[in-house]
Amino acid sequence: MREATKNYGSGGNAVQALRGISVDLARGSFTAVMGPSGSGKSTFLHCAAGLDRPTSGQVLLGGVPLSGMREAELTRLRRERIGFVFQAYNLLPALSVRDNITMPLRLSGTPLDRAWFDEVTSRVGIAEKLRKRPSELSGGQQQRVAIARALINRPDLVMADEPTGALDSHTGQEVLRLFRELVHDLGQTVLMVTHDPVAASYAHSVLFLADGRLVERMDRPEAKTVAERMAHFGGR
Ligand SMILES: Nc1ncnc2c1ncn2[C@@H]1O[C@H](COP(=O)(O)OP(=O)(O)OP(=O)(O)O)[C@@H](O)[C@H]1O
Repeated sequence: MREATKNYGSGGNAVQALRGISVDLARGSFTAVMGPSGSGKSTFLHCAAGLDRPTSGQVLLGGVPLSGMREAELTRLRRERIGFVFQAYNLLPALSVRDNITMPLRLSGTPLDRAWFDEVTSRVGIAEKLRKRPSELSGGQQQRVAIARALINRPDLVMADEPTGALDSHTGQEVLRLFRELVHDLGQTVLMVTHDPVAASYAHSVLFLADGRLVERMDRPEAKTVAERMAHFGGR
């Protein structure tokens, strides 16, 4: 992302949600994004994932600029090259675990790679649950299904928005360990928004946003140091 700005509204109601953000996410990196409420984290994530367009500046995914793309192209790129994980899992309740995981393949018209499906489902630890419905699973298991769904298209980037926000701390840490394994073992690139310094400490680096700006980058973060920085920037 190069010099990205994002303005909402105009005139007296104008809000500058991003004020010139430049970030490179290396392949195989695990990056957390933190900052006080309203600092621009969601806007940053949405622009980085092509869900929203910056007002100025550029977003590149795998070297390809998103700015020139039409809406249909952006939709295809999101489906094929980005995996999403949300706080509330966002699984389809009427579908089995298996059908939830393979949904992105049906949307993008990609054939099922059986070996990859088996690897993903066993890695995330839900290979025994494929016939169940989401409502028959615990929160942690549902989030694992969502992670498998995010991986099924072998995306360039996994975007996780508060992925542990709805989980107790023990289950949340299992999910974070899983993210770390995916990064280390598969070279998966992960970008995660979180309010939790413990969650952020699982990442390789933390980006701190304040008032639409990138104010600090911390490498090899520890929960305590992250919490101290958050207190400094006025966050929770
Ligand atoms: N669709 C929108 N229309 C107008 N203003 C918006 C819109 N989306 C976000 N904003 C404003 O942009 C700023 C950044 O919002 P954003 O949601 O990116 O922050 P955040 O750091 O993700 O906050 P939180 O931690 O509360 O989710 C805020 O001032 C917000 O009110």
